[in-house]
Amino acid sequence: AEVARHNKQHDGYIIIDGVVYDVTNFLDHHPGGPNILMEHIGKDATVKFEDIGHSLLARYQLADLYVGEL
Ligand code: HEM
Repeated sequence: AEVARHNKQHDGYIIIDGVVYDVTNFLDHHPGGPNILMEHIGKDATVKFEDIGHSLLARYQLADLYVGEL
């Protein structure tokens, strides 16, 4: 519920594998574009993130967005 409150473009969290990430400052830097991230903002995006087959680079980038564990 706490994560779900961060569902805005200027304040956006996403959950991947039980970890919370702040994507607010990453939206405009996402190679897949901001819109697809906005579709998952405030929610669990694990399945979609894995479906895309994100690279190791993408996984390293997650560390910079780390907020905490669920
Ligand atoms: C917040 C964590 C995320 C990070 C750090 C991230 C990072 C990246 C990076 C670095 C790429 C370039 C390709 C690669 O290196 O794999 C990429 C591509 C892409 N991402 Fe993400 N991503 C995130 C979340 C998501 C989510 C939740 C979706 C939803 C489906 C998504 C959809 C895509 C798509 C569709 C591409 C492909 C773009 C293309 O090749 O034209 N990403 N992402």
